[in-house]
Amino acid sequence: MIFKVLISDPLSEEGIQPLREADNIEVTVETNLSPEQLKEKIGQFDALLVRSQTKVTREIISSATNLKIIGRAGVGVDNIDLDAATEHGVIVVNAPDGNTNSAAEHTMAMLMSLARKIPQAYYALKHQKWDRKSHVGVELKNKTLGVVGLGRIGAEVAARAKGQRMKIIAYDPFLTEEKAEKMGIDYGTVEDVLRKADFITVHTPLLKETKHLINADAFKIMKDGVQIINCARGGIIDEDALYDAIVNKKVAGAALDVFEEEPAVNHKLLELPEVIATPHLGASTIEAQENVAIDVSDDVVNFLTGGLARNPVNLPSVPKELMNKIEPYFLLSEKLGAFLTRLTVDVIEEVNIYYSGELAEVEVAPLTRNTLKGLLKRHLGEHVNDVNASFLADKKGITVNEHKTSSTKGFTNLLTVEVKTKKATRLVSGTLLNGLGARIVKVDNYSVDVVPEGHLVFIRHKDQPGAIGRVGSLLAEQNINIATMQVGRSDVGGDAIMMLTIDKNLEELDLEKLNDLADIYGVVAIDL
Ligand SMILES: NC(=O)c1ccc[n+]([C@@H]2O[C@H](COP(=O)([O-])OP(=O)(O)OC[C@H]3O[C@@H](n4cnc5c(N)ncnc54)[C@H](O)[C@@H]3O)[C@@H](O)[C@H]2O)c1
Ligand SMILES: O=C(O)[C@H](O)COP(=O)(O)O
Repeated sequence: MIFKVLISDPLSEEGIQPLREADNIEVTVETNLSPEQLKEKIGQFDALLVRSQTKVTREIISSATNLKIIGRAGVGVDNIDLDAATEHGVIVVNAPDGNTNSAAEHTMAMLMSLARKIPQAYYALKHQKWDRKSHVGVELKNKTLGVVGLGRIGAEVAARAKGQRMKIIAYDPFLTEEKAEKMGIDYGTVEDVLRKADFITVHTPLLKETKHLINADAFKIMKDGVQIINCARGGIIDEDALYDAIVNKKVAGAALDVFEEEPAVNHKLLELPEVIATPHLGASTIEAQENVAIDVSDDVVNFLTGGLARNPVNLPSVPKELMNKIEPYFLLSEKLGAFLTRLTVDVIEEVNIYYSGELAEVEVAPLTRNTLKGLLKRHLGEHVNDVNASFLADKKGITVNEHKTSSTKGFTNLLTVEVKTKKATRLVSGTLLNGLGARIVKVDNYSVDVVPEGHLVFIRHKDQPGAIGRVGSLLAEQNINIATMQVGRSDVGGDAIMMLTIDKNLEELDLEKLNDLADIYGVVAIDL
């Protein structure tokens, strides 16, 4: 059988040699296809290789009747509809490590160019202006670099900036004080980073939680004259807010490699002399392009010829017999993980998963991975899946333990997830009730009976007359209907919880007002 591979973005010719050399693979390179052209062609191909330019939408994937694998020669998979790929049984692989160095070096180049106004000075000189006065820069030495997102690239940038004798302060949901100390950097909340930094560089993926992470409110708390770098993804910084902050002289300069809409030509930010920019060049080096193309080509060859892919971004693969037994628990396990991650404010160090009753009789590794997927997705994004969840947990320094117990507390099956951080241990249990579906039956020490879906509001409060009524009245004032309500308490007058499901979207809920009510200790809104 001959497998047909389409390469629709420019990839390194040296890098795609594994594909060219494979006997049963036929390679077609056609870049700059319009979405319509790609949609028309894709049906003939078994594999598609892209960079960030080709948008692999649901529509394209739906037309790809033979497609088995999509290879992303790079890190970000936000140009690929992962849900659609998974739904259509198409595995997506990426090349997470191959361009780390190039992206980090590009960030440093942007940082130094920004500090010394090199692009502006170059532009003036090219236009016959010997202008030294307008291009006075600042030194990096002893300045503070704020790093938001200390993953592969963020960590490399931090290490290099230390070489420039900068002080580093970083925030990442997986960064602990100990890790920061080992790296010789300071650890802080996002607010700490924004308040203290002279230069701020972002290195997170673009997720629901990181979209416009740097917005008008964030600019307000920064130092006057702060400078901003984005070599990660357009959209992490709110471009309108950045424009205003530069015009109002709050921000002295910005270096942008990425934009919310690309290609970004005629962009208003590019009209400002304080902004320097490159057209998404972070990974554009000969070395990185060769690395990432080799990595995805190898994975595509392996996968098409019956082997395993090394860098899958989505791939559910469980033997059918086991699948039949554990499939009903898949959704429950992910939702328990997703629920618990919202209750956990500091860095997760340990996860214990207890399988009881009929669950103690089967191989539970896929459920563990699924639980971890629910736990990690909030911070690591949609590319966390059953295949890479354990690996990612391990990489983030989280110890994961599976326990099988006979204690079912009266249920035929019970799945309990416990998360430990330096400061707290949180726990949630769930079960599948015959004919009734999934239920959350315990949160910390409180017994509850909640369907794990929809818009949930978890409230910790003092067991006092009136506490529940005040919550009800406030929601009524906001025209929010309570669909279900569960309460639980440790002892009379002690700590208690309320778990509500509401009929409106959680965005419509005024969390601050709820938090401010008398006897309320904390409110968490959770979409399941
Ligand atoms: N400009 C380019 O050409 C180029 C090249 C390579 C990568 N990238 C982009 O750079 C970014 C980082 O890539 P990477 O390889 O380092 O990824 P990574 O997954 O190794 O690191 C991302 C880090 O962001 C952290 N994070 C998630 N949510 C956060 C939040 N709300 N606040 C702070 N940190 C958060 C994660 O915990 C993780 O450690 C990605 O967006 C990637 O697509 C751009
Ligand atoms: O996520 C990535 O790997 C980078 O943004 C690189 O994108 P590119 O392959 O289009 O250069």
